[in-house]
Amino acid sequence: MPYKCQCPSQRIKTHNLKVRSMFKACDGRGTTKIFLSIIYTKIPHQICQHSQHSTPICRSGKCEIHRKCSLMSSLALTPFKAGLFVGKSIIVTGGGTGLGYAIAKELVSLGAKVVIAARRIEVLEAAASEMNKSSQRGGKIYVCQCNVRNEDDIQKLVTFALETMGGIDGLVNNAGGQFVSPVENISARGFKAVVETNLLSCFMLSKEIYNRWWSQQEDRKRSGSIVNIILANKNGFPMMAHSGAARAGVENLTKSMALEWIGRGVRVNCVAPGIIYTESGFANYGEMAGAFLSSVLPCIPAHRCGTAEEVSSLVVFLLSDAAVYITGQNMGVDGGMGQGTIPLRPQDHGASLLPVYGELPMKARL
Ligand SMILES: CCCCCCCCC/C=C/C(=O)SCCNC(=O)CCNC(=O)[C@H](O)C(C)(C)COP(=O)(O)OP(=O)(O)OC[C@H]1O[C@@H](n2cnc3c(N)ncnc32)[C@H](O)[C@@H]1OP(=O)(O)O
Ligand SMILES: NC(=O)C1=CN([C@@H]2O[C@H](COP(=O)(O)OP(=O)(O)OC[C@H]3O[C@@H](n4cnc5c(N)ncnc54)[C@H](OP(=O)(O)O)[C@@H]3O)[C@@H](O)[C@H]2O)C=CC1
Repeated sequence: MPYKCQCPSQRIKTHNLKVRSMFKACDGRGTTKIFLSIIYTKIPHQICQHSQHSTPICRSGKCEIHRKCSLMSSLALTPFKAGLFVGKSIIVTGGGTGLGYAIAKELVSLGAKVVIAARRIEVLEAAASEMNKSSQRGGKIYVCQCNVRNEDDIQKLVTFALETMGGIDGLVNNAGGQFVSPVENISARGFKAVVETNLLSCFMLSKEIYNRWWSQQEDRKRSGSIVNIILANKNGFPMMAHSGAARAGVENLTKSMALEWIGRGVRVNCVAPGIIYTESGFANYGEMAGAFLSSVLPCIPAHRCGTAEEVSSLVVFLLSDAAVYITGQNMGVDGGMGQGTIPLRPQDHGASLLPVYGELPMKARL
């Protein structure tokens, strides 16, 4: 069956899809809809994973879209004007992988100096050398090994950032994580590890920068923006109760810091991602991740995971001066997840027409 790419810039016919099943359904108002279930037969070309193409397209290397995609993937995707972060210095914890990587990459492409910090120095170094290729107008990535659960490491990170960048304008508390377990099996040590990783770290690093930099402004010219990455856990978070509790703590801490520090020009906000596909993040869950994806995708109103770029653009906005009147907020990036109560409207379980901003593999969509 000929297949037409939905890409807005160009339409290409491929002949690699065949109809697996076809069924009719009545919508209750006399209209019959036909649903097709298709499978890929032979795929001589790879599937394009670029943002604008939520459907498979030719990747033979000969087609124009493929050429453009290859060029664009080495650059950061950003809706912001070039040079927006020139002269700005920002710390991104967990900046060597996943969401942190996307945020750091977008910032450096806008001219920022960025320190990325995490435990694995080799991962940070590899990421920095890759991201520095996207750097624009003096933007640069620096790396600092740091376990955010350790207060000495936090102090060293702030010293390093002040010495290398000459100041700190923004902080993204992104490093974090948890393991999957029912409440009754979590040990006190395990619970503490997750609280330290996600909540204590955020308190320690924000406070350290405030005390050593933002509160030291004699001329009141310094200002700052903190963005705390939490979870979409408006309700409980079964199987990750420790993380749900820790992130709820971060959300409340955010409001207190926002109110206490507003007079010093420091804003503090949270970003709460839903299910965002990052290879590194999902790798933490091994084989469970695949099963989790297939059960969760039909329940996400967008019928797909989010992309790291979709989170990054909000974080970058909150770090920017365009967000100076926004503080103490928690903003979701979750494809509508968590906004409903009872699912009175039946799920149609088809792919969504919502476009994708950034890169998303086919397995992370319905
Ligand atoms: C359904 C599919 C969902 C699929 C995915 C669904 C995702 C939904 C949305 C969320 C996505 C993400 O967050 S993606 C990001 C995920 N990234 C991460 O999680 C990376 C960071 N995480 C971590 O480093 C770890 O999870 C964390 C516990 C925080 C720290 O681990 P460490 O080993 O460094 O900690 P330690 O201090 O050595 O260990 C302390 C104790 O923690 C406990 N512990 C540590 N790992 C454990 C484990 N895997 N299982 C049990 N217990 C564990 C033990 O009791 C340890 O004590 P002893 O027994 O005495 O040793
Ligand atoms: N992906 C998703 O669906 C969602 C993710 N989140 C949160 O977003 C953040 C980023 O997730 P994602 O990018 O997907 O996953 P990753 O696993 O790629 O990111 C976690 C990062 O945190 C760093 N990190 C973990 N523990 C520590 C520590 N003790 N000290 C310093 N750095 C640490 C890791 O580096 P290293 O191991 O080298 O230290 C890694 O770079 C996390 O807080 C995650 O919980 C929230 C909701 C959904």
